[in-house]
Amino acid sequence: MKIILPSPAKINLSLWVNGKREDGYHNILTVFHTINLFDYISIQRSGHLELNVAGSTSVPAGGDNLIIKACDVFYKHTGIKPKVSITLDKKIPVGAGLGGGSSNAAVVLKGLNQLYDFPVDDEKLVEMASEIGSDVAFFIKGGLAIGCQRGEKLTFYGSQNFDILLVFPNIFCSTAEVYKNLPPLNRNMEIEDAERLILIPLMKRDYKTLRKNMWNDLELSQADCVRKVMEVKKTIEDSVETRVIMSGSGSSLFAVLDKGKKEKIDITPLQRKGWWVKFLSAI
Ligand SMILES: C[C@](O)(CO)[C@H](O)COP(=O)(O)OP(=O)(O)OC[C@H]1O[C@@H](n2ccc(N)nc2=O)[C@H](O)[C@@H]1O
Ligand SMILES: Nc1ncnc2c1ncn2[C@@H]1O[C@H](COP(=O)(O)OP(=O)(O)OP(=O)(O)O)[C@@H](O)[C@H]1O
Repeated sequence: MKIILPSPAKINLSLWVNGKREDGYHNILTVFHTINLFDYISIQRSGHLELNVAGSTSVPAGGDNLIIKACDVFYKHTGIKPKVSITLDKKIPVGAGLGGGSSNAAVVLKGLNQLYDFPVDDEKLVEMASEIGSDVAFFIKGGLAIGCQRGEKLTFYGSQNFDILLVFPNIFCSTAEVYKNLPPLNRNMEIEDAERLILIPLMKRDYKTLRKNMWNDLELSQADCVRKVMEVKKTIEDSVETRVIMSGSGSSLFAVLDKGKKEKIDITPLQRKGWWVKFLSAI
C-alpha cells in the first residue's frame, strides 16, 4: 500500500522572543499559519527503510534528514521499526523560514501511524514531534496556532483564509545562527497579547491593523543572512508599497494582502532580481 501526503509550509505572522532558557533555546511566542505551498511525500511498505529526495540538492537523504529522525522517533515510541520506502518531492525552499523540514517530519509521523494501524493517538504524535524540532508539533494539525515555550506548546484556532505575497530571495538562513546572534531580549508576551494583536484583526479581516501589529524579533538578529534579508525587505516594501515581514528565522519575507490587492501588484521587478516570488493563500 502506497500513500502520498502533502506536506505544507508555514509562515509566522508574528514572533516575539521572551528570553533565553537554561537549555540554550529561547522562549518565544509565535503565531503560525500553514500556506498552500507543499512538498509531496510518498510512503510505501518495503523490505527496509530508504529515503529518496527529488527536487533539491541541499537536503540530506541520510540520517540528518528530519524524515529519518521522524522514523527513529516513531520506532523509539512504538517499538515498530519502519520498513518503508519514502520519496520526498521537495518544492518548499530550504532554509527559508517556511518550516519545510519540520513539516516533512510531522507528515511522516502521521503517515507511519496510518500505515501501521494507528499505534499512537494525536496527543502522543505531538509529544513525539516535539522531540524532533520546535516547529514540528505545529504541523501535526496545522492551520492557525499560537506556539509558546520553544514553539512546541500550541493552542489551535482552526484556520483562516487570506492572501499573501511570498518572496524567497535565495539566501540560506541557519535557524541556530539567527538565534545565536540575537541581542538580549526579555519580553513578557502572553497568548492573550498575540490574540489581541494578531488573531482578532485577522479574524475580523482588518488587515491594515494586522499589518501594523505584525512583528518578528528575529529580524533584530545580527546574523549576516538576516542583514541581507533586511535589505531585501526594504526593496520589496518600496516595490509593493505594503508592510513585509520575515517568516520565522528567514530568509522568506511575506506581505498579508487585502482581497483584490494581488491583481494590482506588479511582481516583475522582484522576479527580475532572480527571487522566488509567489502569490499564495493561508489554508
Ligand atoms: C524560527 C522558527 O522556525 C519559528 O517557527 C522556530 O523557532 C525554529 O524551529 P526549528 O527550525 O524547528 O528549530 P530547531 O530545529 O528546534 O532548533 C534549531 C536551533 O534554533 C535555536 N532555537 C530554536 C527554537 C527556539 N525556540 N529557540 C532557539 O534558540 C537553537 O539554537 C536550536 O538548536
Ligand atoms: N526534509 C527536510 N527538508 C528540508 N530541510 C531539511 C530536511 N531534513 C533536514 N533538513 C535540513 O534542515 C535545514 C533547514 O530546514 P528547513 O527547510 O525546514 O528550514 P526552514 O524553512 O528555515 O525551517 P524553520 O522555519 O523551521 O527554521 C537545512 O539545513 C536542511 O538541510
